[in-house]
Amino acid sequence: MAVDNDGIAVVTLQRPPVNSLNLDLLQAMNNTFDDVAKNKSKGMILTSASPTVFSAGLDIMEMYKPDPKRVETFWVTLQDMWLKLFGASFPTAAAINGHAPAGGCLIATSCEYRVMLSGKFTIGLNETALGIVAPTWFQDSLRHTIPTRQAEIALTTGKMFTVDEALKVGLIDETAADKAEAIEKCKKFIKRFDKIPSLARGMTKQIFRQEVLKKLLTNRQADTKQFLDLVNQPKVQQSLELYLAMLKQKSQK
Ligand SMILES: CCCC/C=C/CC(=O)SCCNC(=O)CCNC(=O)[C@H](O)C(C)(C)COP(=O)(O)OP(=O)(O)OC[C@H]1O[C@@H](n2cnc3c(N)ncnc32)[C@H](O)[C@@H]1OP(=O)(O)O
Repeated sequence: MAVDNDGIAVVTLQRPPVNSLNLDLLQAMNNTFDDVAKNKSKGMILTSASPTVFSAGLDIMEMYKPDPKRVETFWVTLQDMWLKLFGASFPTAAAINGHAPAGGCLIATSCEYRVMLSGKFTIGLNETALGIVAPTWFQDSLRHTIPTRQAEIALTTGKMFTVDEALKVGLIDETAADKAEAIEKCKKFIKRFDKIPSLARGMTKQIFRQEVLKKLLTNRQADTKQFLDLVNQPKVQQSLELYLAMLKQKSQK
């Protein structure tokens, strides 16, 4: 993690090749978000060390033929990550410098502002297309960002938006030519709050987001049970196996 001299933390996801979110990366993200809060940074920008992938979403290997204890810890740690990021009182922005499917889109939509590089990248919640179901809070993060009707169609069809489509529907706020420009634009967004008292800003954001946050906070055990039931279904395991094989085949071409 790098903190700029203007007090804005730039947090770079760095888990090659595609920043898939495994237990270790999620734990590191949670520690970093706590540090950003403790250091009283003016805000945080999330970006990726990869030139083509922001994050490939959840690491499918954590869910395929999972160890029962580890997969439960994995899910609870993912819930923690989302609660910390979506509920952060400090300003958050995503400089999306590559593809952002599924959990990658979740991270981006948990932030308050999104700048994505122009190019052949895509962003969206594609879960249904993989035969899995986007959990309530994944869906809520999208509904919080784009109009409800567009969100429903995107979720039920597993739509991956091109950069132009994402801009048009409001899934991203701006485009940028390169990563440096994306970070600059995110900083400009965060600096908008320079003259706004941070306590008032933070509390307003938390009130604005509390309904969605409360839904998971009061439902964590049921959400975990629902995930564990789903992930252990033979049909879901079969979908994950086929998807992994397809990804492997594609990467070997
Ligand atoms: C049961 C309920 C669960 C509910 C919630 C689920 C949310 C999720 O996040 S599920 C994960 C969904 N993610 C995706 O659909 C993205 C899959 N990946 C891709 O589409 C592409 O990898 C990419 C567009 C992100 C990048 O393409 P690129 O050509 O640069 O890289 P690849 O050659 O495809 O991949 C390199 C390498 O990485 C492996 N890999 C890719 N994504 C994942 C992943 N999500 N988990 C684990 N591993 C992944 C891929 O198989 C390649 O591996 P090898 O080099 O070993 O062949």
